Amino acid sequence: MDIASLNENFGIPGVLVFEEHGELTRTVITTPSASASIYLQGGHVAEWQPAGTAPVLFTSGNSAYKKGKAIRGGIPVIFPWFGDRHDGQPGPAHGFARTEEWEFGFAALAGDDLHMSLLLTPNETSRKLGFDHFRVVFHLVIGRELHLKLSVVSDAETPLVYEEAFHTYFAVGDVRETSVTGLHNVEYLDKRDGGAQKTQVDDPLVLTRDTDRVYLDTQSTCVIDDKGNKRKIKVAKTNSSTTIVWNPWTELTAKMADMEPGGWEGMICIESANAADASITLAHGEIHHMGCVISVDLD
Ligand SMILES: O=P(O)(O)OC[C@H]1O[C@H](O)[C@H](O)[C@@H](O)[C@@H]1O
Repeated sequence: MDIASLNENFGIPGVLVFEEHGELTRTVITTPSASASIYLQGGHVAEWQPAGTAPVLFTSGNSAYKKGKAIRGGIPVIFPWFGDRHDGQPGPAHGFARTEEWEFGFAALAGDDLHMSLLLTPNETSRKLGFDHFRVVFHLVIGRELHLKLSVVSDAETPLVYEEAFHTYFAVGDVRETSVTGLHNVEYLDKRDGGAQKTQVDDPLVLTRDTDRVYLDTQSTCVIDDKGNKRKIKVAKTNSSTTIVWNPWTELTAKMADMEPGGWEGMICIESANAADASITLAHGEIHHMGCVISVDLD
């Protein structure tokens, strides 16, 4: 659907407008409680800013807004595998959902909150990768809180096995002065140490170097103490057993064309997921929902 038709069908004057940005189509949302921008490619929330606080999501100033290229920052939706594909088949890192075009479902203003949905169904890319019988619905409520729900339905005759994540990049004043609670005593796979399994001892967690950890069997809420912005960001999740913590720090950042040199200082990824030992298996007709609610308390 072109921009004019999207605006005609789903636009809400003064609240929700579709526009082009780079090669991509996005919807820009302004309500009394928040502003946001969401791209149809990837169903990607790039910005969310509740009224009265700084932007909550980090988006790299060097991000490419190109077809087939994931935006660096915001909330990439990861499906149907996390990281490298591990069933021996070829496929892009973190699956195809973050780089495919999603269909706009609906949008409606309820009070000060904007409710909307996006839909991903099989296409040529997914079929080539062996995924032909699924539907993914992404429900969002954009307001003072950000509510995310990813619902996956299987239409496959054989079990649909997948991983999923809200790969959320949080904006922080300085990652070195940021701490995270909610992961104490949780076992994790340390991807910076060949995937060695370890236990989180420090509480709260403060990053001191490049970090890439897959925390296992945890449903806990994480709270990011963003001291630089004098606020606490709460990440509460449902039906999610995995939490990933990631920051590329200096060296890795230097290898990433879509990250500014100092970008790593102002971000931390706390990702709500079902990955590693917690992949989801759906029989024909089954549905699974993963949810996440992000909220901000000013100090
Ligand atoms: O560069 P990307 O494909 O977006 O991935 C960025 C990062 O995502 C996750 O946090 C993974 O655990 C990391 O291993 C990966 O480097």
